[in-house]
Amino acid sequence: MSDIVISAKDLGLTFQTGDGPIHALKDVNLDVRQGDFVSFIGPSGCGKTTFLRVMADLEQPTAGTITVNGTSPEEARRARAYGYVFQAAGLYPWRTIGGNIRLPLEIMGYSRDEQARRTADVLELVELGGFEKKYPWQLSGGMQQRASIARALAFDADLLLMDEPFGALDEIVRDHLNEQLLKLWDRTGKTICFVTHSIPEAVYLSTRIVVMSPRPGRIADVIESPLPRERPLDIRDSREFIEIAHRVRDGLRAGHGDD
Ligand SMILES: Nc1ncnc2c1ncn2[C@@H]1O[C@H](COP(=O)(O)OP(=O)(O)OP(=O)(O)O)[C@@H](O)[C@H]1O
Repeated sequence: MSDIVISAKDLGLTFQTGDGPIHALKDVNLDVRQGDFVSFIGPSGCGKTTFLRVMADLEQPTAGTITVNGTSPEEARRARAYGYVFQAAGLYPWRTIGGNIRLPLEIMGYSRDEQARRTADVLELVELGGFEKKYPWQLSGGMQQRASIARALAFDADLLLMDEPFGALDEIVRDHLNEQLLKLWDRTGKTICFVTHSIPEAVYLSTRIVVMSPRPGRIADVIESPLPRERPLDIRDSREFIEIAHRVRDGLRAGHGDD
């Protein structure tokens, strides 16, 4: 079996707007392999979210092709092949944390026992065991974001699509969640596509970093990380880490060159 989870070939997406066409993605070629942690980084408007949404079948490409687990994004969505984590936690305030996580499982018709088992499992995974009966407003921003990750994990899909999940959090909370996410990735072997604006976050988390440039949204560079899987936070002071961060910054600068 192929270990390619996502394969984009000459992918393009042009939005037709009242102000004329917007080329959100153009000539995008990328393969994401099983178990990769791929970050997408680039300036605002370079098409990161659009690319993730195409993978999730939330937008339709206007050129080229894309497959998810060897099938169309639509088939992958129907097969619940991925979990999606949005920028804001987006929890329903009138439901408990457990109730929020159970909601999609209820809609899909899982038995009550199975709902309870899965909810307890994913809450443990994100270290929120014991918070099932709390309401979102009783949790900090970082804990709410962890709960939204738990909700995305509830189907136990092998692929996680994460759109800047920690962008709104302060540095210390973000560092902690980055560490936890890496551990979760290591333990579960999931494939993760992760959108971020932060160079240190991209370098710390990823096995590959995809640098994108705007107008039209293209891939400017793909960097394979030589960092080991196990990454204590102070790896960010290492020479290797700083060298990768420089290369990402150079890629971002080059993308701005013709502005
Ligand atoms: N539904 C839409 N209709 C029209 N234009 C859109 C639509 N969605 C996105 N765009 C445009 O497509 C381009 C890419 O947007 P996208 O949100 O993918 O960028 P991004 O890199 O994720 O930006 P940010 O980092 O600010 O979230 C932008 O110019 C945006 O305005």
